[in-house]
Amino acid sequence: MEKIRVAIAGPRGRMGSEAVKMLMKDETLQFVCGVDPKYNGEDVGDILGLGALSAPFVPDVRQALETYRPDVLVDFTTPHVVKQNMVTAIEAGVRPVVGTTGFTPEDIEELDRLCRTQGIGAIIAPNFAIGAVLMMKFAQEAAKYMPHVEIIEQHHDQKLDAPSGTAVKTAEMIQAARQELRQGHPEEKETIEGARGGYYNGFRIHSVRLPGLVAHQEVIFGAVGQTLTIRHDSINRESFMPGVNLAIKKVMEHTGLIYGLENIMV
Ligand SMILES: NC(=O)C1=CN([C@@H]2O[C@H](COP(=O)(O)OP(=O)(O)OC[C@H]3O[C@@H](n4cnc5c(N)ncnc54)[C@H](O)[C@@H]3O)[C@@H](O)[C@H]2O)C=CC1
Ligand SMILES: O=C(O)C1=N[C@H](C(=O)O)C[C@H](O)C1
Repeated sequence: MEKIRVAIAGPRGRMGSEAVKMLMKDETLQFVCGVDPKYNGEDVGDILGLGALSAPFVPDVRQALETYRPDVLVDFTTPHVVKQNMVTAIEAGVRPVVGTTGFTPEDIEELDRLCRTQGIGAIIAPNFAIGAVLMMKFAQEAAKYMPHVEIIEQHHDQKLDAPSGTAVKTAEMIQAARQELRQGHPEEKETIEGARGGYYNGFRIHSVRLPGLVAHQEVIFGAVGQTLTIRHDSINRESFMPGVNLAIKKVMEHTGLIYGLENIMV
């Protein structure tokens, strides 16, 4: 069986470097190059201290795709560059598997259209950890019966986007299931701006950023005389790798954009 050829955008980052290690452990996947503005031509493995991998750094996505002909581009970069990386990949016939966050619903629609025009697949998963996906699904179920809800997400203090992609996806899933409701006292007033968090279709999302945290989320439901808390913790970045591995394999069989790991979990 032919190996799936994989390029990684952002291989020196917290997630990208973990993804390189995951590819090294899977004999059905071949890491062909890393896209990064630095270290042009040097071996990714050497720079990451993993030993030579015969996979060089390339400074530009288009150049990487044309030269190393990957089947899949894994992207863990930044919200500023990820959409253009995806467009470049899809137009070149390369299937993106994307963990980078910060997409709008309009972006998702546009990228789905582009995938279908090109006849290839793409996956965007705001969270690749199985437990986080279950947390979102359980929260969606709970929202049918307990529509009063707030989301508190907690991340390391180097995170660029707030709220997290996971919190946005959780909010979208809750919104799809719960009855329409604007929560809280109609006359409530913030005496410190932002105290009540971000407003999303009638409920609130709160973002905590602290050193020492990795990726954590609580979804708290309230009803008369009771609360229900659904919580997930990623305590390291290995937690995301089985999901990334699955997505690389699934994207090869699909046409169109899949948004969320829950759509490919069996
Ligand atoms: N879907 C998921 O399960 C997860 C998603 N993430 C998301 O992944 C993204 C990356 O997170 P981290 O690895 O923690 O960030 P990081 O800051 O450690 O890594 C980002 C890397 O991208 C590189 N980069 C920046 N611009 C680039 C460009 N134009 N081309 C190529 N590389 C470029 C940087 O040099 C850096 O090495 C974030 O959006 C984060 O929210 C993070 C954890 C899990
Ligand atoms: O930046 C991170 O670290 C994470 N980003 C993703 C998000 O925004 O939800 C996934 C996970 O929470 C870690």
